[in-house]
Amino acid sequence: MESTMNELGSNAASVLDIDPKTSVGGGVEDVYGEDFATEDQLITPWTVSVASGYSLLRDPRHNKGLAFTEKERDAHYLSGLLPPVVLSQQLQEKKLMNSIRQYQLPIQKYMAMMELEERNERLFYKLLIDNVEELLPVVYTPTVGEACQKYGSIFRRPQGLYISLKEKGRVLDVLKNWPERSIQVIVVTDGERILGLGDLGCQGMGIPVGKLSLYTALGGIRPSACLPITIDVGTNNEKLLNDEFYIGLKQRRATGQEYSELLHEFMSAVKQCYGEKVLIQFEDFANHNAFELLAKYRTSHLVFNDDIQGTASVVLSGVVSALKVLGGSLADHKFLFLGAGEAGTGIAELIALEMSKRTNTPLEECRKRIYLVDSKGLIVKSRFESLQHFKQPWAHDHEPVKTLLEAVNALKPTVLIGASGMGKTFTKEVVEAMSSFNERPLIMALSNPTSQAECTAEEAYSWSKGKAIFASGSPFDPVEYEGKVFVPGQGNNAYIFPGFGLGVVMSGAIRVHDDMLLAASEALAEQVTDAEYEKGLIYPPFSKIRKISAEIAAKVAAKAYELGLASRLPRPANLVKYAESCMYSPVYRNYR
Ligand SMILES: NC(=O)C1=CN([C@@H]2O[C@H](COP(=O)(O)OP(=O)(O)OC[C@H]3O[C@@H](n4cnc5c(N)ncnc54)[C@H](OP(=O)(O)O)[C@@H]3O)[C@@H](O)[C@H]2O)C=CC1
Ligand SMILES: CC(=O)C(=O)O
Ligand SMILES: [Mg+2]
Repeated sequence: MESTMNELGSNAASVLDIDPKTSVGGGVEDVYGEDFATEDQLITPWTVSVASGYSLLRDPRHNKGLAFTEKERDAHYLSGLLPPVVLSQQLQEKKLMNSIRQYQLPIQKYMAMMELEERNERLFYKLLIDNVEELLPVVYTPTVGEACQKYGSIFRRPQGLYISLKEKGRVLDVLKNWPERSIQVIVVTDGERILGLGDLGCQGMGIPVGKLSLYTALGGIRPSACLPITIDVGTNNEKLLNDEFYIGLKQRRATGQEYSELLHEFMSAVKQCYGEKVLIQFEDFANHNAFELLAKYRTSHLVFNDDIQGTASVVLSGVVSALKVLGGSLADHKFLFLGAGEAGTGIAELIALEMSKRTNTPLEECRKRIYLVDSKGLIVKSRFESLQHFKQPWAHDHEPVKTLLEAVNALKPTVLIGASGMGKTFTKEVVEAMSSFNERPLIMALSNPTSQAECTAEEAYSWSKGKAIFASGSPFDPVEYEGKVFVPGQGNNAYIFPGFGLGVVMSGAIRVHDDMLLAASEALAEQVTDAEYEKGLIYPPFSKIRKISAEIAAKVAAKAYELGLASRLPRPANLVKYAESCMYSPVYRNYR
């Protein structure tokens, strides 16, 4: 067989009409075309070896530190390389949590967690899964924002793949340098809109790394199947350009054709390297690129924009869940947004879509229940011509209104949603106005990190005199107001994307459809219990997230099967059980 291939030469694969990347001759995938390559073609000389001894201790995927048993120490040449004691994983976890809790600064906790991930991957995930409510703010918002701002100074080891303009023309080769071959989820950013912190260039890498650690901890995707990528096209952040420790290209951002050519090369290379079924999550792109990339690739690739679609799904879920407390149906409510970018218009569109489906009313009619304010004021018809395309559907017949407070007073919304990236914009007057004409105003201050939140939980509860139902993008502690404890919910796409991704991966979905986002949203809303509503919550606690993710994955997968988008056949009978069975567990394995 091999000699026949050699005789056929470099065109062997195409002559035989075989895709060298996906063919499974001898049961082995020739992912990088090594078997088919001729002498004049270049390949990457990957080797696979069994780690032992010192290198086993330095391999984060297999290292167990002091938890290696006596038998393993003997069998794997570890004797003498570790002190005599053997600890259980539970005890290691207890010790590490004690030490993390001693750090005063969140960034120190972040660095301790990153060090742990580099040293012992399973222990890192064990900590994160078992202590999710405590550690989520460390590896994710708000601390990840600070980490990105300081990424150059705290950088120790690369954690993902960097693709810069320097690699234009050879992006495929760069992808092939990544050591893992069975990639299922990529989170990619170009660093232009990191949380509400603006352009952090190459230092945005903290975001794909953080999001993917949640894919594993919250959604059960294997760490080896996750690939964080930062595309470095420069930065317009002067501070970074002048920072001697900046890790990225020191040039202003490439735009236009140069930008889209690199992105296109990247999108094509991903498909070539990992096939059709790798989920590409766009994260924290600026809106002028985010909408365009999603529109351009949603029909040819398995893509998902977390800021537009994931956020929409989680907020719709919170609103639907809040209806139990607010009363009325979705269409009975009036929505006002501060911020009309990716998050704002993405959420608005999904709410309108759900309203339209529930009431059998045209989408355009449903949009009329939803108003948005941007940096220039209320989006109204008279501004139509000057509006970016994603704002135009929201240009309603209304007189111009300059400020949020005026818009609140003029429109009397029942729901106020902040996605402006601008902290302190839900002022006392705004919250008081919302509470003056609503028995229970729903107020969501979604901007991240905490410094950018439109208002704090304390402000929402005290200014509304305990009337507000409140959720925020970054976590806030419970608030005691006039003897009652209010527990604020976290309206963050972290509830959705891990389970959503699991559903996509386990069903072998080939495209993302809006109905799959609606399914995820519904699955999340169903998880809130009466006891949680009692506390003022509209989202279930993150401590239940693995169960929630399995439910979301099952509903998303079911929708993919229903729509004919799932390629994993036959369809498992019990999708929740199947989702659970697919989930990565961080418990140590025994080595022979
Ligand atoms: N909780 C969650 O899960 C998520 C939260 N977010 C957060 O939402 C925020 C926005 O993200 P995104 O939508 O992607 O950003 P965009 O840049 O796409 O949109 C920001 C919007 O806010 C408007 N805006 C900015 N400042 C003001 C102001 N002072 N008054 C009124 N409007 C203002 C902008 O107006 P203009 O268009 O005129 O410039 C724009 O419409 C970020 O902080 C991000 O962290 C995002 C995704 C998920
Ligand atoms: C949560 C998130 O995706 C953001 O703030 O951008
Ligand atoms: Mg984001």
